Amino acid sequence: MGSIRLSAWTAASSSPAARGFPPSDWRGRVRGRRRRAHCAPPSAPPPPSLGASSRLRVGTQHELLWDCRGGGLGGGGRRDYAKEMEAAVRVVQVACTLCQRVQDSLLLANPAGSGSNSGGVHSKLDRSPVTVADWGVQAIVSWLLSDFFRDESVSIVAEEDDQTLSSSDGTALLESVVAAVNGCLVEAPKYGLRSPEKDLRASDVLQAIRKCSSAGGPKGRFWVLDPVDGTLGFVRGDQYAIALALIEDGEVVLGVLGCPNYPMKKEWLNYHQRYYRLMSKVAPPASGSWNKGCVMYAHKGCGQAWMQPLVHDFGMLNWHNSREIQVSSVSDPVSATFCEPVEKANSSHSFTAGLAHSVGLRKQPLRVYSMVKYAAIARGDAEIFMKFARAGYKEKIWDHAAGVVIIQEAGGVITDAGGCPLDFSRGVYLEGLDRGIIACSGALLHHRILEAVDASWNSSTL
Ligand SMILES: Nc1ncnc2c1ncn2[C@@H]1O[C@H](COP(=O)(O)OS(=O)(=O)O)[C@@H](OP(=O)(O)O)[C@H]1O
Ligand SMILES: [Mg+2]
Repeated sequence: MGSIRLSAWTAASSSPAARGFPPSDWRGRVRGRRRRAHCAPPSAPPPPSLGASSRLRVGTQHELLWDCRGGGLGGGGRRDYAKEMEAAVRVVQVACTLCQRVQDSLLLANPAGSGSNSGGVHSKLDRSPVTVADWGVQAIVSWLLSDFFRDESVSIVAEEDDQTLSSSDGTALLESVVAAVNGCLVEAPKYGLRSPEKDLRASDVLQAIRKCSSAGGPKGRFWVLDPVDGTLGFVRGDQYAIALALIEDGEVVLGVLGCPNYPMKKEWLNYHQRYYRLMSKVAPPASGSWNKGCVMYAHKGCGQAWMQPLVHDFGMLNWHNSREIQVSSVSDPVSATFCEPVEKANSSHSFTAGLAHSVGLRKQPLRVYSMVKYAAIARGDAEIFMKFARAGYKEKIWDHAAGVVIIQEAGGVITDAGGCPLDFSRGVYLEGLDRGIIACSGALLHHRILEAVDASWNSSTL
């Protein structure tokens, strides 16, 4: 991880405008936050031998992705979710393209990436930013999944509602969303998906957005979508992710993370990334030479996780471009890197600094927007992720579902600070979460962090 320079990830957040939004206010914190007394032991990551017995299947008649032996469709045991995985990866690829286009236009309108309203960034009631990309991604994911499964009962939990767009003030915004959606859907065949026969109307787009109103829960199957996770990073021209997961009977069974600014190789992530992105508008890069993003995916129980480049960078979706990813083998805290949210309003930097010190971590924290932090753990670019939100904040399932299964299948461990698995079965929130979230590349580091949390919790100001 040493070659990823901290400032490349956090450059945007150090600007005065970035520092001021949202307010980094820790008032309202309650001492003695509830600790969960006990829970079932966290499920261990699948053993490597399981991974060795599964393989990627490409170019078959149905272009199915997965063939985990002993668990094929209808074969008893675990399902392999081949069809769902295929749909999810393709759909997230389309969503990445939409986001790239919107981010480029935001940066063109406002090269400083300050996230000001003039560049097409709007404010939600909680003052968090929202853009055309949030609604656009939600609409295309909803439309494409429903079309792929030819099934009106596709059920989706997602972050955005249609209120702003449906209001009389939202007419211009809605037009922009409709244009962005149609601009991408017309290219769907490039991603192996069907385009609508004619452009979607505003009412179709609103309907697709509205369809994402499932409330989740313990039974049945639903998709979970964060259309643009890390919206602050998105509007600042930095990291963000499109996160899509499938939950069945309260368990995350499949996750896909689109990371449009997180290159296939960490060496490509450098100080100049933002400069190159801006320059690419002057002189568009030749196909295949840009490689600035990736899509990661895994399904539960396969023991493998995968990464492929963005179709937008390569021209066509080709499963042969996928490669397996694994967590880091580093277990010595001295050599380990931990990552955490950029904004201290979202996670206490002082508490994690104390933990890092007591565990013996020596490197500077890697502060990265969005679930790209989960991507970094899954492919071995960092060893530890910690998030300790202020008391009273309830984590939402769409901010974690896709990343959790990808980390686990890549060999990592993720629990709350009490060592319990995150519970995706209780609606849109991660109810019962004990203090914070800790993901590690291995059980040893994870155990040491949990011990450090217990040792320092009572004397903390959290
Ligand atoms: N107060 C508070 N505490 C904790 N978490 C919060 C809080 N407010 C929001 N959120 C959620 O955090 C999501 C962004 O997480 P990040 O890790 O990207 O944070 S950061 O921007 O890097 O600081 C962010 O996701 P997006 O809205 O999709 O960006 C929120 O769901
Ligand atoms: Mg989010």
